[in-house]
Amino acid sequence: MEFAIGGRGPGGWAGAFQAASRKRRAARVAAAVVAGVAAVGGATYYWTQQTECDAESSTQLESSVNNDVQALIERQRERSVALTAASPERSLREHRSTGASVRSGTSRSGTSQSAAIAISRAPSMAALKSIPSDAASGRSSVRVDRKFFSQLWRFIRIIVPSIRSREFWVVLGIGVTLVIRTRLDIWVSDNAGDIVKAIVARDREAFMRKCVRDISIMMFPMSFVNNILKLQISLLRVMARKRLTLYFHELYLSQLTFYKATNLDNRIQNIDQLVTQDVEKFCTTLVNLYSNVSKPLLDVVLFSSRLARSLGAKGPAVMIGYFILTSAILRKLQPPFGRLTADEQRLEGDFRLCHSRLIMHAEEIAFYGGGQREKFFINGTFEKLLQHMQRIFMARFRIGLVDSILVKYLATIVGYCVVSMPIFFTSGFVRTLLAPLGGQKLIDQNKQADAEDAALVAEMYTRNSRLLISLSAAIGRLVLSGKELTRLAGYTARVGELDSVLGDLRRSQAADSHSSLDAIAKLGLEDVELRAAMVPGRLVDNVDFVRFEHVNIVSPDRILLAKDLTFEVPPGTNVLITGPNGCGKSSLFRVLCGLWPLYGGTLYRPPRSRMFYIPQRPYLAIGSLREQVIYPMTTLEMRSRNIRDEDLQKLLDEVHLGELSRRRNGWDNVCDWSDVLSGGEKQRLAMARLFFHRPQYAVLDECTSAVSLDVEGYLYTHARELGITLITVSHRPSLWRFHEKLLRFDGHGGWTFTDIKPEDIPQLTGINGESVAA
Ligand SMILES: Nc1ncnc2c1ncn2[C@@H]1O[C@H](COP(=O)(O)OP(=O)(O)OP(=O)(O)O)[C@@H](O)[C@H]1O
Repeated sequence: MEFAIGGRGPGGWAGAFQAASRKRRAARVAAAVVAGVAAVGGATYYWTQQTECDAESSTQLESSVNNDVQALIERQRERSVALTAASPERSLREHRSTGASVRSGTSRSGTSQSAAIAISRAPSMAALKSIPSDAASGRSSVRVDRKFFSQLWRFIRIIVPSIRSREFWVVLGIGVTLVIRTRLDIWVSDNAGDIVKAIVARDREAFMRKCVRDISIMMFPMSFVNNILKLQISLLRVMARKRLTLYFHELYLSQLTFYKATNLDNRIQNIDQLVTQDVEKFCTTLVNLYSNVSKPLLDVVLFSSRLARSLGAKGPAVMIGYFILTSAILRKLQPPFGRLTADEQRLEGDFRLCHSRLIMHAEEIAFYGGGQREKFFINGTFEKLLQHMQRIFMARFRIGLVDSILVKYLATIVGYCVVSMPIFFTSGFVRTLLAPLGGQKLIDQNKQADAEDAALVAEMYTRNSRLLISLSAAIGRLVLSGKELTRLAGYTARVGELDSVLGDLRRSQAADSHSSLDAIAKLGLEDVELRAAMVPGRLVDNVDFVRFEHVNIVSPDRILLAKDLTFEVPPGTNVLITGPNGCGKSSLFRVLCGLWPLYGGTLYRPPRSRMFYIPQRPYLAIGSLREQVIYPMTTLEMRSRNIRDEDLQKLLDEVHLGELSRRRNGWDNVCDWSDVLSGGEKQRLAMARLFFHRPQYAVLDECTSAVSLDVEGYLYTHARELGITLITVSHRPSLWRFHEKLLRFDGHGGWTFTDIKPEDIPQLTGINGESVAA
């Protein structure tokens, strides 16, 4: 006699019910309903998985546009100060238009011939700016290959540093919870079978026991396990992000890497985007993948062994074989999602950068009336991003069609066939065919069951079909997680790029002289002068004076800005530096402070802690008014040195800013100081900062250009009273009288270093033509 449980066609049902009694028919209907529900449940499960996956990716897209604007503004401001001081555009324009240009030089006292040479090759650690790299072009390959796994392993070791770390225990905890959850799932399948059996057998007592009592008891641990799993996954995500972000902060913010990464290296454009967004996405995808892969893996093992017990080992083997075939097909058809994801993140970064530039330069743009022009730029980058996203959606749509057919629907058909065929086809050829698949066992069980109890068949079928559907779901999820893996490859490539650039820069700091040699080795034979100029210099930073001895200043674009620079600034002797725009005045300070590599001879200077730099647009940090004056010292440090707010008030009074603390609600008031202070006020605040720190040497780069002449005079006199030796860059004739020496660049690589005699001091004339210099 044949069974037709689970068959959906009316013919199958008719055949099955012909010889059956009313009682048995009802029992079969119940069994079929349960099996149908299980099938629908399985299909719904697949559908939910797919939808969740899509919903998650769209949420990720949205959240990536959600910027930490404040942090960005601060970073952009900092960058803007550096770039304004450096005015790199001019150099880059020159450099690119000429390729290899030679600017004619002049002699210094007839001794040193100087030529400013620009070249356009030779990558080096010290001068990476002109390297066209894969990273810079954003076209490096992103695949699930050995490189990906080795990068991934490196980051996993950062996230989970040892088996004693908290992260390790959370990972382990998730594993244990997953095992418990799978055991509970199996219990649910068994229990469902028992309930069906009780219904079919009209056994009210068994039904009450299995359905009401057991589920009432088990719902507590089941609910606990589900939610603790979610909690553990969220915790692991946060922990991973914390570890990785702090690791990058350590690389990026130590020494001068943050300067070099944004000013001397063009391999990555949006470091802020990488550190804030991409790291977060990498961690989220990695943790999700861990739970999305380990659970189905466990499911496959446990469900297969459970199914093998009732269906024979070959039953689950057919299912697994089907999915291996499916995943091979999907792998062939899969678009390059890793590359697409990495590109998407890069375009997000460009879009974000346009907006942050608008915020940073809002006032200038408003004065120029450049709103429309900016809209054009911003819309352009946004349009590019949208087009790329649409490409991704279309690719997902196409592969989704194949996914659904292979992983959902065909898999369901195969699953039903595996469970049902021994029931429908119990003789002849099919029996022979199915025997090795474990079907014989089921056939025998069915026959026995038919003779004895239909309830047993219903129970067995319900349990097995649920288990098989769960097994299919698990393998299906494994197949689909291939897509997630390629997305992870995209994020890994982005984060890996950040890691390698920051690592390079850090190593280059540790071995600048090495990199200089490296750079020289790669210069062409015709670059004779540059070869000679780029010999690594020597730094002596424990003396009481500043002395340049045969130092060459070479820009990151390999332009020789000043050759054989030799002069001394003894304590108490102020030096004024002048020369045309772009001749290398600020670059001299960059070399002095160690931002640019030292070439040529020897540089003697006091330690960095005894030197102070004030740029034209002083940097104002996030924080209170007190923190502006004492920057980069902290309030805690200030208190520990017994410095009081009254002392700071005196400093503000000295720079004619005494009203500020009262006008701005005291010393603890936090606001965006860059916005609320005028240009002159900012410069005076920076002078108060200088007086607070009282360094031995101060480098002033056009830092009083916005203050009135009388205040400027007072500031310089007061600095001298405090014993601060000044090295000043300025075009203002009014400042000559506060300096003893003059370093003059001629704009062609030449320079002179002379005394400033009283007769050299330019006479200033007031509005009515009277002299105001003295
Ligand atoms: N980060 C950089 N990368 C490449 N070139 C740079 C960089 N910073 C500065 N330069 C180039 O080095 C040259 C000297 O710049 P520097 O800022 O020293 O000029 P400056 O004499 O201070 O000019 P100004 O009087 O206009 O402030 C310029 O041609 C500039 O374009």
